[in-house]
Amino acid sequence: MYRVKEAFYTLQGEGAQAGRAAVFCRFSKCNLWNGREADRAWAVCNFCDTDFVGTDGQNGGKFVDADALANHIAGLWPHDPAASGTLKPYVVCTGGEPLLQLDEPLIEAFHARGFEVGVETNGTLPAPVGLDWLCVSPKADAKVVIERCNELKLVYPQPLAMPERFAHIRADHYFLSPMASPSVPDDGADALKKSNTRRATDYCLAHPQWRLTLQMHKIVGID
Ligand SMILES: C[S@@+](CC[C@H](N)C(=O)[O-])C[C@H]1O[C@@H](n2cnc3c(N)ncnc32)[C@H](O)[C@@H]1O
Ligand SMILES: Nc1nc2[nH]cc(C(=O)O)c2c(=O)[nH]1
Ligand code: SF4
Ligand SMILES: [Mg+2]
Repeated sequence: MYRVKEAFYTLQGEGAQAGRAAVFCRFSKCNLWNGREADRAWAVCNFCDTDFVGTDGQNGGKFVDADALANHIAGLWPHDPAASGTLKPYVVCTGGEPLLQLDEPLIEAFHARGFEVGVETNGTLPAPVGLDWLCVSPKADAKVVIERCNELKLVYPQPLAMPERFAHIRADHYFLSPMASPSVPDDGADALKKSNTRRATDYCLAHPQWRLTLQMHKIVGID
């Protein structure tokens, strides 16, 4: 059984795939926070901007097996899968923590429907084989067990997770993403994000291995 909070068609807003159309599959539950506001202050990860509790969101639900969930996601891709040219339909598995649920049968079921499969993970759980794009975003002092990924996308600044700690992780791309306030809409009112964007910019200027990425979907206002 797979539990999904919500699923929707949008543009990937972050990292090296930013701007690419994708179906987002947001799995329920996380291993670094239970999702309750009352428990946020004590959580390992305490700045999360996402509601991943339950299965009651847009296109959310419980899916008995990989075929059922893959059919559901494929139905949210609003084009003929064969008519997208060389760029394949794309599903981004996120959450919550997707690696609590995403397994090889589900990756195979996505592939069978013509999808490339991307993942947004906190890096604390091993990744199944077969992924097309792996984004690791470390959190506080949580141990990262993934040593090779397509992109390392670090929310900045985190006192317990500064960039120097992750130099040993091999990645094709290294990004800093300014920490936003968990629940402030991006209409210019997010003072925390504004100051963090300046700090992340300064870090990238001083350490050019790192690139700046912004949460484009919030700027555009698409989800
Ligand atoms: C909600 S998480 C879900 C996936 C996975 N649990 C993780 O943490 O990577 C999706 C992405 O949003 C980022 N994110 C969460 N809260 C954020 C915030 N307040 N500001 C900026 N990025 C944030 C995460 O670092 C991650 O890259
Ligand atoms: N548009 C859009 N892009 C995203 N990239 C990563 C996201 C996430 O929450 O995992 C996200 C998201 O929530 N929306
Ligand atoms: S950002 Fe990721 S790791 Fe942190 S609480 Fe949210 S879903 Fe969990
Ligand atoms: Mg998000």
